[in-house]
Amino acid sequence: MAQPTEPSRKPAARSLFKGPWFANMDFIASSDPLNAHHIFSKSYAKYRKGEDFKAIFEFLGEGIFNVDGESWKFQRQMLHSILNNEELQNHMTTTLKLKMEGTLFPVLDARAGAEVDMQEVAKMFMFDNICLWVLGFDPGYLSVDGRSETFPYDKAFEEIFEAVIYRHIVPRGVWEFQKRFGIGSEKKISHSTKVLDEFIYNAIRIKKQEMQKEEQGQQLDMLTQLMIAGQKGESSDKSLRDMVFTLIAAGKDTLSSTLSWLLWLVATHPDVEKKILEEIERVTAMAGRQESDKGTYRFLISKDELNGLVYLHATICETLRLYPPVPFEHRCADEADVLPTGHRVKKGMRMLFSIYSMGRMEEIWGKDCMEFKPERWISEEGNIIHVPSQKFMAFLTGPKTCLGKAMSFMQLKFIVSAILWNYKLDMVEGHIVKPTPSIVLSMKDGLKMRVYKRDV
Ligand code: HEM
Repeated sequence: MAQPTEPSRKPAARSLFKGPWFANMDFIASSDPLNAHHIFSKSYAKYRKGEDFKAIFEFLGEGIFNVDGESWKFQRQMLHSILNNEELQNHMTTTLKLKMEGTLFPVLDARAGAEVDMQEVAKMFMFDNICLWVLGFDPGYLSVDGRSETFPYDKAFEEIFEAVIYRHIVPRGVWEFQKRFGIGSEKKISHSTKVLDEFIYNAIRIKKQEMQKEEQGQQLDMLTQLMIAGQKGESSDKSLRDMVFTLIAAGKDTLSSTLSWLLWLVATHPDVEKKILEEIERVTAMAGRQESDKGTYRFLISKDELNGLVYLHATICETLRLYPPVPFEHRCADEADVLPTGHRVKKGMRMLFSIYSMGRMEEIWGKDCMEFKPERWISEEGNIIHVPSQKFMAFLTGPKTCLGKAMSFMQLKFIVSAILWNYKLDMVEGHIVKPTPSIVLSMKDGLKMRVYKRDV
């Protein structure tokens, strides 16, 4: 049975790391819940993303991830109301279902029995899906013919996310010098940013033309909503580009990462798979359905049935505990401070917070912290146990908590229940799954599986 790697049994590691004296790279690394509450909630105004963060993630422009203060407040309010709009949520659910029926199932059917990299499938599916929500069109990246090499956009995001790790480990002056002369990973970042800018500006231009046509009914994608909201204030193409870039970056890899790690964990824990299938059967009253209905591989759960999938909800939480898509966070101290753990923080010092280590700490999760055990999330009464967000930080904690959390659970429940009910996924023998260094946790050599259509 596969086991998650690298335990973190040390009491809430907190250490000072010294960079070269000239580089201003000293930082404190922590995974302590008390420090998390202090940095991200109680004193969050003191711990901003800071100028270094903004420089490292400059390709996000003035999008919500990269700003503090009034600009952050304004964007947060706007995105909060868009993401909580019921009509929009229903639209997202409908497009997701159509996309699964129209593309995901045919792709899996076409490759039945063959070796499939499910991480690739998850990435392509989520990219198409997020473009549908955000831009209102399907780029058709995932197709029965396989990944199109002429489709550079998802690859461009991947290259940026991998290359940006380098900016975290060398002094700012070094990567800025390389950027000026287009050397090494900096060359990749500039090239990929240009590719993505072209894609997004083009989508904005087309959307503007569509909106000018009176006969076009109101569209329910996020770009249209952002444009409508922007008409009341200032909304330049550049600010739309920054928001759209950020939303695609925020949603696509976090969801495809969770889906990939979950499929691997479930495939290597048959007891968990069995319980998920039993739950789907119970909640959807599958047993009582017509034979013809039961036999259809196009089974999809309905929105009303989602709340009943408690064990699946727990499985998603357990996956996110062990494999948080955003494995670390950093902040910069705006002023001198003392952390609850007693550490002195100098003004301007960087804080590196490991969400990954926190999910593997014995003092939070107990002696079985390294085991994949969805049951730990379920109470005796059969409800989900609430774990405070400063201990379960996959979606962060405090005022900057992820705005897509509820939507992510909903989407993942739809997708996972449909895949697991309709297909049996086995690991390809000898394939080793291991994480790769990137700002989003993905699998180094993919997720090689064999997919079989279930005889339901
Ligand atoms: C499993 C899926 C997801 C995980 C684990 C996740 C995790 C996170 C984390 C850790 C942050 C904090 C980042 C930071 O401040 O540096 C964040 C923020 C954010 N997320 Fe997610 N996310 C997920 C899915 C999504 C989706 C689908 C969307 C919507 C498209 C989304 C939208 C956002 C936004 C807008 C923020 C910024 C919030 C703010 O700064 O106020 N996320 N997310």
